Amino acid sequence: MAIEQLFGELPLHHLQYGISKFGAASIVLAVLVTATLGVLADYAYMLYLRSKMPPGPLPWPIIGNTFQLPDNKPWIYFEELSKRYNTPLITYWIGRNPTVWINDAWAASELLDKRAGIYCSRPRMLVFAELGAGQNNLVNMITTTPEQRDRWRVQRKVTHQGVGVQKVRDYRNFQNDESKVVAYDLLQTPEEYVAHFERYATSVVSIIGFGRRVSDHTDPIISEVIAVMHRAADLNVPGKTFPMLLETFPLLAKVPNAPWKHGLGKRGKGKSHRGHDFFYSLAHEANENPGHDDCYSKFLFKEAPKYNLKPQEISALAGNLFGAGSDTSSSTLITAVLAMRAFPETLIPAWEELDRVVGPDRSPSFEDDANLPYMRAFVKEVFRWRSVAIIGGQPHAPVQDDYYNGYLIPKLTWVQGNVWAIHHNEREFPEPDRFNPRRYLKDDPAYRPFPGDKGYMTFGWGRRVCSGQALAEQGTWLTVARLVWGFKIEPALDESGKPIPVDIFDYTNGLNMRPQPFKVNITPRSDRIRQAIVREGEEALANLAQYEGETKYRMSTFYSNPVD
Ligand code: HEM
Repeated sequence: MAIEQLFGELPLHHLQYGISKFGAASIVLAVLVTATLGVLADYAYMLYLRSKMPPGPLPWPIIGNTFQLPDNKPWIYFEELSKRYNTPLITYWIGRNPTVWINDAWAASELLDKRAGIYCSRPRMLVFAELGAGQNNLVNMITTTPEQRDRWRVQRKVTHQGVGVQKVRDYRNFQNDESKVVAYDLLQTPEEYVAHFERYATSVVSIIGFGRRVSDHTDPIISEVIAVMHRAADLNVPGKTFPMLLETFPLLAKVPNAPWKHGLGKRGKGKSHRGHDFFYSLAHEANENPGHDDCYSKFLFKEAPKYNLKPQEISALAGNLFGAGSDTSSSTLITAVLAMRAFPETLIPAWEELDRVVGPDRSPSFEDDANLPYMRAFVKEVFRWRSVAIIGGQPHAPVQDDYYNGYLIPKLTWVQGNVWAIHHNEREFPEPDRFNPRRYLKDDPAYRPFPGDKGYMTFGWGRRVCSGQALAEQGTWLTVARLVWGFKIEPALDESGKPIPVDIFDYTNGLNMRPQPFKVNITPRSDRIRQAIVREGEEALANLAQYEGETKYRMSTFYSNPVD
């Protein structure tokens, strides 16, 4: 920060005066000596901090460990480091910035859940937050001062009023209907299962937020929002290429119109973030539309005076439904299909249970949950096996210096929960890459203790735990249970009739990960089941007709302008 200020505030006329008085060579020498001393002092401080913090590889001056990062999936590398140093917490330097990676469930629970009051902030995130939606978005909010904390509480409260545990019960009917439409669509175009899941997830949050369903998977809101979310998801994975390299060299972010800033949301001083304009327009449009008085956009505009909500906050609160809720939920469903294809033996007990409790003439509903313990375990295992938010979303940061096992974690350090490592620990999850729902059944030999009552850390921790968790768990249970009940998931065949293999490690590289495209054969389990899916699908479409509608806004209109 000090260096940035120095460069930002160095007036040119001082330099000209210096050159005329002392000569250019002396000035260059003085600058070099000062810079070297500055770097040495800074490095000495880095090494001093390092001696107090959890172990990790030796950082270089200025660049830290940035260039030791692997090109892909750094969470696997951090898991290896944690094993190498035999410690749950490791320190890894991104430039001059130490980041603490938690690789163990018990340490994560101790710090992020039990000490939630300390680890409730986000750190300074240059690329994702400062060059993105900034402090108007709950996801990014730093909470070190009482004022910041009050504002964050307001946003959290307003979010809970939209998607909190109590509220999402009201959404069960249309969520269930949209899930029935997924099964119906799968009968017709099973090869487009990814598109059906994306439509479903986007439609559910669109009804909640804007009172408008997304009926067609070619609706640009799906492709556009999900593409932007994939791009955003790349912006929080530590990296040694731009734009993430800006976290190592924050000074470069000050260069106006620099090519390395292209594609980021922020549009220069005094201008708004492009996502802001889009989501605000959508929310405003929904507020003006007649009907659906209970949609979240109308709630936001109504409550705006009470909570003093700025337009940017309304935009972020409405936009988070799409941003946080569409890609994550659909990616989880794609993972479920991969698990079902790769581990078909896990479907047999599920079918036995579903046939006994539900039968072929209707699909499972929420009321069946208590009678389907294996199905519940199955969905938990989907959340654990390949958790979509593989590094636990955005980093947490302590609001004061803290200690763990004698190691210092300085105030506002990036603290990232490595969900990959946590869910991959043999101690809690024997044979972790095996999809095995039985590990969630208490009397099974594969069952192991795990902190908390859920058995997974897929939705984060403490005061920053995912605001949409109840909605996501409810929808995932419904849709996965319906998929398992209704369909056989079998290998797709190539032209010569041979089964096409799938790779359970072939995932994307973002903060939110999903399987790379794979082929699979999805067919109804029986004709009676097929008939039930058709009947329920048509009923669901009739129920959902009330949410049909158009928006005049396209995200591409807001994002096609060059970054300025
Ligand atoms: C399978 C689906 C989802 C997964 C796996 C997921 C996961 C996460 C994770 C790991 C975090 C960070 C938690 C932390 O920092 O400790 C998070 C934050 C958040 N999620 Fe989700 N999420 C999902 C769906 C949703 C949905 C449907 C919504 C809203 C409709 C939502 C809204 C949010 C918000 C607003 C935050 C920021 C909370 C804060 O910083 O205070 N998420 N989510």
